Amino acid sequence: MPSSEFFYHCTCGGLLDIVHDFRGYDAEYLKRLFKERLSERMTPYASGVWRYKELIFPELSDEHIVTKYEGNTGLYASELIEKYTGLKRVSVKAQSENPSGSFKDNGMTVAVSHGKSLGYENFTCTSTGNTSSSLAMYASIANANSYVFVPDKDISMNKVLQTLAYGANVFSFSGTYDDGIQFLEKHSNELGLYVCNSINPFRIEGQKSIIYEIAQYLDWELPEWIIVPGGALSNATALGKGLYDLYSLGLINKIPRVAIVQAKGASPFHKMVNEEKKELTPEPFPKTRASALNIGNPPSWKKALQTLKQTDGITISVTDEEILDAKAIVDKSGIGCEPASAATIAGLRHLVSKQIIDKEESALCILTGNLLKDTDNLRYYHLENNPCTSFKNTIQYSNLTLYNISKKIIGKNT
Ligand SMILES: Cc1ncc(COP(=O)(O)O)c(C=O)c1O
Ligand SMILES: N[C@@H](CCOP(=O)(O)O)C(=O)O
Repeated sequence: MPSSEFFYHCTCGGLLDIVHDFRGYDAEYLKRLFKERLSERMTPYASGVWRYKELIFPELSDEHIVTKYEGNTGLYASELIEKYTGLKRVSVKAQSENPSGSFKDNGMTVAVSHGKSLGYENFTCTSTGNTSSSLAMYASIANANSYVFVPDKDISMNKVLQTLAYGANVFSFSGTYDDGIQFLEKHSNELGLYVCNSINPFRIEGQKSIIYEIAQYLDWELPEWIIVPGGALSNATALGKGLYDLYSLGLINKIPRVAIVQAKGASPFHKMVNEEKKELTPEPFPKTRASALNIGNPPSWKKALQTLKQTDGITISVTDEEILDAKAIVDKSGIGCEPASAATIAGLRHLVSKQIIDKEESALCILTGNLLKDTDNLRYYHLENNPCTSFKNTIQYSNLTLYNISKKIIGKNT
C-alpha cells in the first residue's frame, strides 16, 4: 500500500507544478558538480537525468532511484539537414537514443522513482505507445506492475509490442489518448494506480534534464532557437521550465526562443495561439500519420503557453507529407527518427523559408523517438508509395535482371 495517495490536480482544476527553492545554489559550483559527475559509472549520477538531481528532485533518497542511465544522448550536425532546412547552424538532439527509444525516459525515471518512494507497486498510463513502453520498462526494472491503456487504432503496433514485451498489462480501448486521460483522471486513485502520464509533475521535472544536458554539452551557450514537436505538450512545458531554471540560476545568460511544431491534423494549440484565443478548443477527432502526436486535448496547454511567454516563442503546424519528407532526410542522414520527431525539421524548414528564422541564426531540433518505433510509416513511405523499391518485384528478378537494373541505378548516382 502506498504511504500516501498522490494527486495530479490542484483544487482549482489545473495541473500541479513543482516549485524548487534554488536559493543558495551557485552557478560555478553547479557547473563543477555536473562536470565531475560525467565520469560516474553505475551510480544514479551516471544518468543524464539524475546528474542534475539538485534541480529535479533534491529530496529523493538515492536508494529509491529507478534508472537505466537514461539521457546521455547524442547531439549531431548533418549537412543533409542543413541543406534541407536552409540553415547553416542546425543541430539535433537525439532523445531517440534513450533506453526505450524515446524522450519519455527522461521523465519516466523520475515519475517511477517517486511512485516507488511512496510505496506504489502498480503504475499506469494511457499512451500512443512511447509513454507506455517507457513505463513498462521502468516498472519492470523496479519489480513493479504496469497497467497501460492504449487506443485500439491509429497508433504504431511496434510500440504496443515493445510495451507488452517489457511485461505490461495492456488494455486497448476505443477512443484516443484524450479519452484515456479522462478515464485515468476519474479512476486511477480508486484503482490504487500511480499515473505516469505527463499530468504527473514529476514527469515534467525529469524532462527538464533534456535542455540541461544540451546546455552542459554546449558549454552553457544555447542556440538561438530550440524546436520541439507538440502533442500533449509535456516536452514544450519541460523545455520552458528547464530554460527558466538555467537562466535564473545564472547557468545561461540568454534564453533561446522556442518553436512548438504540431501536426496539422492535431493542432489545437497552434490554432489557439494563431487565432489569439484565450482558451484551447479540443480537437475531437485528431488525425495524423505522426501517431505520437494524435492528441486533441493536450493536458499541459496552459503550462506550454507559459513557455511561449517566457521564451518569446511561436507555434506552427505542418502537414503529414511535410513530416514524412523531413523524416526521410533525418533517416538518410544516418541519425533517424520517428515521424513525430521529424515535425521539428519540417517546421524549421517552414520557418526559415518564411524568414521567421533568419538563415544566419542557429537552431536545435529535439528528436523525440527512434526510427524503429514506427515501421508502418517506413513501409508506407519507402515501399507502398515507391514502386522502385517494391520488395515484391525485387524478389522476382532473375540475377541477370537484378544486375542490369542495379547497374543502371548505381551508374546514375555516381
Ligand atoms: C516521439 C514523440 N514525439 C513527440 C511527442 C509529443 O510530445 P508531447 O506530448 O510532450 O508534446 C510524443 C508524445 O507525446 C512522442 O511520443
Ligand atoms: N505520445 C505520447 C502521448 C502523450 O503522453 P504523455 O506521456 O505526455 O501523457 C505517448 O507516447 O503516449
